[in-house]
Amino acid sequence: MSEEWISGKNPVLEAMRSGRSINKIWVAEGASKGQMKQVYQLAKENGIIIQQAPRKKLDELSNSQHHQGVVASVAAYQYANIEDMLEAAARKKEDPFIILLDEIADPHNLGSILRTADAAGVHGVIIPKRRAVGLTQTVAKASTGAIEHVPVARVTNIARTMDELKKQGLWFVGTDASADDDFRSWSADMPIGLVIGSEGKGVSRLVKEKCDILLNIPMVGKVTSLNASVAASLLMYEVYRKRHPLGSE
Ligand SMILES: C[S@@+](CC[C@H](N)C(=O)[O-])C[C@H]1O[C@@H](n2cnc3c(N)ncnc32)[C@H](O)[C@@H]1O
Repeated sequence: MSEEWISGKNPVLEAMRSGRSINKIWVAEGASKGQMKQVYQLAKENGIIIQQAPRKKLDELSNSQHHQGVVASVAAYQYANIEDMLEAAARKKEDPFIILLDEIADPHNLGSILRTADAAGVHGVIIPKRRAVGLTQTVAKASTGAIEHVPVARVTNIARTMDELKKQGLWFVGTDASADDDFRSWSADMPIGLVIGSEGKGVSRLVKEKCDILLNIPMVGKVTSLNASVAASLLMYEVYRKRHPLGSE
């Protein structure tokens, strides 16, 4: 079995009790008695998503039939906390630069964003616990090692996290191909929370409403949006360019 998976009632319960980062738990359809009640209870207390699935799906995930009706996907890498990101920025005497990903689902996009984030000096990346890819081996591979260097925090609610970070002085910059302001007009001389939307829906309405500015990257072709990781990269390097003008260092 891959090290990303834990199966069986006791191992999964122990993983939750020990505070291990769990991406998601799959429970066999109809399994809800005995220890399975504890699985549901602890998952609820820890904000872990449980998905019911046919037993066959659990056999495939765990590569065995000895999962007792429960399989957990555990984070291949440890998650960070947001305070550490802000402290890292303060230590470097830099304005915080944090990326918020509003439900990015494709592991290659997350890996690629981490790769550029490392290169462009981003202090950390925030992702939601639900409806988003976590730190998996595929993400690690796509990040080509950047996963080891860029702190990633997982939060229950992106909009609420933005409210909290606003109190700490962050400005939120949303991105949307149809936004009014061109990214080239942005000074980027502020503590930044850069928000990138999901592959399908873009930045959600509530998150957009919480943004202080909405920027577009101009497009003159026929397609209506850029790939999320490409847009994120262009904006990360716009911040780098503005913060480190040629000849300044
Ligand atoms: C594939 S796009 C989302 C497309 C989605 N159908 C929409 O309506 O927004 C994924 C994310 O990349 C960023 N993005 C893509 N193209 C952009 C552009 N031209 N200007 C600004 N951001 C862009 C935004 O954050 C967007 O939410």
